[in-house]
Amino acid sequence: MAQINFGGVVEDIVTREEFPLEKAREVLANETIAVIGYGVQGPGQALNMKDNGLNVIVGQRKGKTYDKAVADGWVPGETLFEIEEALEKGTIICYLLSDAAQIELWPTVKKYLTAGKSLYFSHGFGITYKEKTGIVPPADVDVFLAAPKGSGTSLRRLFVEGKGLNSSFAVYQDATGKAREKCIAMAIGVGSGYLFETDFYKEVTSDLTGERGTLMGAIQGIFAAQYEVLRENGHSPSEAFNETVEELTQSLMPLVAENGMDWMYANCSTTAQRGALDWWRPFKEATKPVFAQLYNSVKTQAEAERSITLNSQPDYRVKLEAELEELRESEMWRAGAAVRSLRPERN
Ligand SMILES: NC(=O)C1=CN([C@@H]2O[C@H](COP(=O)(O)OP(=O)(O)OC[C@H]3O[C@@H](n4cnc5c(N)ncnc54)[C@H](O)[C@@H]3O)[C@@H](O)[C@H]2O)C=CC1
Ligand SMILES: CC(=O)[C@](C)(O)C(=O)O
Ligand SMILES: [Mg+2]
Ligand SMILES: [Mg+2]
Repeated sequence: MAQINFGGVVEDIVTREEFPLEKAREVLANETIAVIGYGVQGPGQALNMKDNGLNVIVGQRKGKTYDKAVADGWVPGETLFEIEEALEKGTIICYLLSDAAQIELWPTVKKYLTAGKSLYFSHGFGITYKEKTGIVPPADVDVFLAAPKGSGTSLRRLFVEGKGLNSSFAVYQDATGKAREKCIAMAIGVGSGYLFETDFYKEVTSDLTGERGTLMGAIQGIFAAQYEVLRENGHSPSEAFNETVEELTQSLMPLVAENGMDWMYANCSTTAQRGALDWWRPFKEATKPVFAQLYNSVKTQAEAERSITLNSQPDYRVKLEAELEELRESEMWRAGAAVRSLRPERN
């Protein structure tokens, strides 16, 4: 482990230097890694592990995503199977169904978790909320997680570009004495950059907060609020969208990603810097109570309850799609579609 100072707090982290891919290959040499589910994380992790020289098979029920797996190069009967067949063949079971579907399939998965096998997650959800999910692994299997901090789509894209998303890792149950080593090897194998350690509770709590907060929920909320104020004051959709979203994603966020907030500020006008330095605190004060409310809703398991209840309904996909469509069809995002189509590189 490398000791890295994160803003004054020293943490142990694992880099690819200390745990190179060759070591991951050694640790996993005798394992058959069965990726169960081929939604968003499934393809990213399975393809990265395959390209990293690991022994990977995919288990997916027949349908559209099964066809996608075939199109991605998985071979039926050789590296692509029905879920139960993959569960039987796999020694490390990567449980990458949606969190709600994991509850439904658990009795089936459990049957195949014989002594010495490993159960791998990319989220602390199923285990942390075991009273709600019923996911209680047998005592003689290793249970661990590696959670890439980003979409499976980005995990694959960055890997192909020779880059990597960071991931957290955690061991919940070490039956063989090798769980930690296997966990880190898997986290490296799926194409992670550096790794930081956590536990299942902290992973799910921070993850649910982040995605409901700045990563997804809050960002849409703050975009919508500014866009509406601009429109209510007579600005055109293209002007409102450009000043709210397009400039952020195309120009300013890449600068933040590259070198931090002060660097982005420093590359804007002194007029902009003056205003931003004055206004960030009022925005923080206004939103902090909402973040506190959100964290509490995660902590009391209200978020988990809601997610399980709604995502377990038979028509949840249809309802989700309707809500996504509502976003897509809002004036702001329709304006966005027009703005994107005008990017010079799209011509
Ligand atoms: N989406 C992402 O990029 C991220 C997901 N995660 C975690 O990774 C895990 C997998 O999530 P996603 O890839 O988003 O899953 P997903 O929602 O894309 O679904 C994965 C697969 O589950 C299958 N499935 C759904 N219901 C089923 C059922 N009843 N029986 C059999 N198969 C069924 C679907 O065919 C699909 O292939 C979750 O624990 C999630 O929290 C973690 C980090 C990011
Ligand atoms: C992409 C990711 O890490 C999320 C937002 O937590 C998720 O998809 O659950
Ligand atoms: Mg998440
Ligand atoms: Mg996440």
